[in-house]
Amino acid sequence: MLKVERLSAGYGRTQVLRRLSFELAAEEVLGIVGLNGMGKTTLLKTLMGLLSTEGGRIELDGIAVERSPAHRRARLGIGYTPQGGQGFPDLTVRENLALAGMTPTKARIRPISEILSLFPRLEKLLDRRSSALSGGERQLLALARAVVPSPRLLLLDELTEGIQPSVTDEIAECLLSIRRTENTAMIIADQDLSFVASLAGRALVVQKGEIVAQRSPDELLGDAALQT
Ligand SMILES: Nc1ncnc2c1ncn2[C@@H]1O[C@H](COP(=O)(O)OP(=O)(O)OP(=O)(O)O)[C@@H](O)[C@H]1O
Repeated sequence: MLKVERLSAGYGRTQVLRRLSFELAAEEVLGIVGLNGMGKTTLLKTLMGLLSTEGGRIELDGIAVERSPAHRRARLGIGYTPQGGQGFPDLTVRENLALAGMTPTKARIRPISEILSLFPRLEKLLDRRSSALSGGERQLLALARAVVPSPRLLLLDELTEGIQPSVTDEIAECLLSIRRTENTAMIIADQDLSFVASLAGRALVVQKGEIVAQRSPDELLGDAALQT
């Protein structure tokens, strides 16, 4: 469903992604792993259209989208959870979810009842401001917001960063439920290799803006160089 060819991107004169290429099959879950600062976030931002492509091509189901703004990519079915994203801090969880429902999309907007069945923990927090959530609750809200417009492809950036293992398990469970209901394709960039291995069929190792290897879930768990 996604074909990335010789993708280059960066920040001003700092080039981060260097002619990076890979493909994602329909309904596939792909991990992106690598040490700090290697370009995982930059890759997801460029795929979402939040960072300009400097060279190369991004095709979504045969349509070139590398020049499309983020809102058009969202309409085509790409959803994104930014690293450390908390939505609108002064709005409640309910309001944040309602705003996510205004995303222009060709797909179905999931009603709040469906979101709460996927994310039961949010039910008691509906009237709480997002700034008053714990780190783990905030990540659940970020994921829930991304899922409201029924994306076909979810880009997930460091969902597990700074949260305790029990919440990481809960997030993995939510992602599995989303897969069960809609077979959503996912690209999961994360430093938590167990989390990635529990969800993705394979993972690409990014180093200095290039893909240098591919790992199966078992290989990921045994990769000492990536554990540091
Ligand atoms: N806004 C920015 N301006 C300039 N350089 C940036 C900016 N954001 C990131 N970088 C640089 O781009 C490189 C890749 O950063 P990126 O955030 O993509 O890495 P990452 O693999 O996601 O790291 P982490 O796991 O720490 O989140 C790093 O060298 C970083 O310092």
